[in-house]
Amino acid sequence: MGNIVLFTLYAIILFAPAFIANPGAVITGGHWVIDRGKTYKGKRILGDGKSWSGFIGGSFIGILSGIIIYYIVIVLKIPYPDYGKNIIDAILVLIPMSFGSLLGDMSGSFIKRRIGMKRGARGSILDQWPFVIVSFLLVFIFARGFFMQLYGDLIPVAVILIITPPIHRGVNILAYKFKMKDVPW
Ligand SMILES: CC(C)=CCC/C(C)=C/CC/C(C)=C/CC/C(C)=C/COC[C@@H](COP(=O)(O)O)OC/C=C(\C)CC/C=C(\C)CC/C=C(\C)CCC=C(C)C
Ligand SMILES: Nc1ccn([C@@H]2O[C@H](COP(=O)(O)OP(=O)(O)OP(=O)(O)O)[C@@H](O)[C@H]2O)c(=O)n1
Ligand SMILES: [Mg+2]
Repeated sequence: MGNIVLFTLYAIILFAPAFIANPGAVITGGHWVIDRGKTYKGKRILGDGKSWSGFIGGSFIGILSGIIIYYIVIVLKIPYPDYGKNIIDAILVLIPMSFGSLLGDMSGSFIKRRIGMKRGARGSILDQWPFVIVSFLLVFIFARGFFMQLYGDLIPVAVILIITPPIHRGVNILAYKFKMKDVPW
């Protein structure tokens, strides 16, 4: 029993790069707006909040954090499957996980614009879930073996979906207090 709980916790921690990629985009973002101001049916496609520097920079920060986790697992001799048996395999998992996170963030913005919400408007679940869902989806598609080993029973996926909104809110409130974001969501 204890083992199942530990294993689930471990599977959740290995998903941290998807969480770190998002604030990574806040830090690196703001340059080269992706939709270049273009609109679709009178509304911005993505809006000024989605830039190439944030997309690429955030993804790289996510991948880097995953590489650090990869070596921590080796050093601590944790007896569960790591991202891969070598660093190349690990990076092939971390790429879909991190890029998926920001692709999901972008999908959320795309939906927000379609329903008429302005850049930075409070999207609640549209700010909180798409990055998790698309990240898992890309890992499922491009790193199926890793996905099945750790998330195959979907329990960690469900737990992550449940704990994401309060974590997301907590981190954003902190980022707002430290003046790293203009709004606390
Ligand atoms: C959970 C609480 C209350 C605190 C965590 C402590 C902590 C590490 C706080 C850091 C706070 C801080 C001041 C960060 C600065 C970085 C920054 C600029 C953050 C701005 O937030 C950006 C926000 C963008 O969201 P938006 O696109 O919708 O506007 O990013 C969203 C936030 C997240 C996705 C949560 C990120 C969480 C962390 C990095 C905390 C560490 C998380 C883990 C180790 C993951 C645990 C594993 C899983 C899978 C749950
Ligand atoms: N691909 C990305 C993602 C984020 N950011 C930066 O991170 C900030 C916060 O991200 P987010 O909350 O996702 O964007 P919002 O400005 O709130 O816009 P939206 O309403 O589209 O979510 C953005 O304003 C932007 O400066 C970026 O430059 N590029
Ligand atoms: Mg936002």
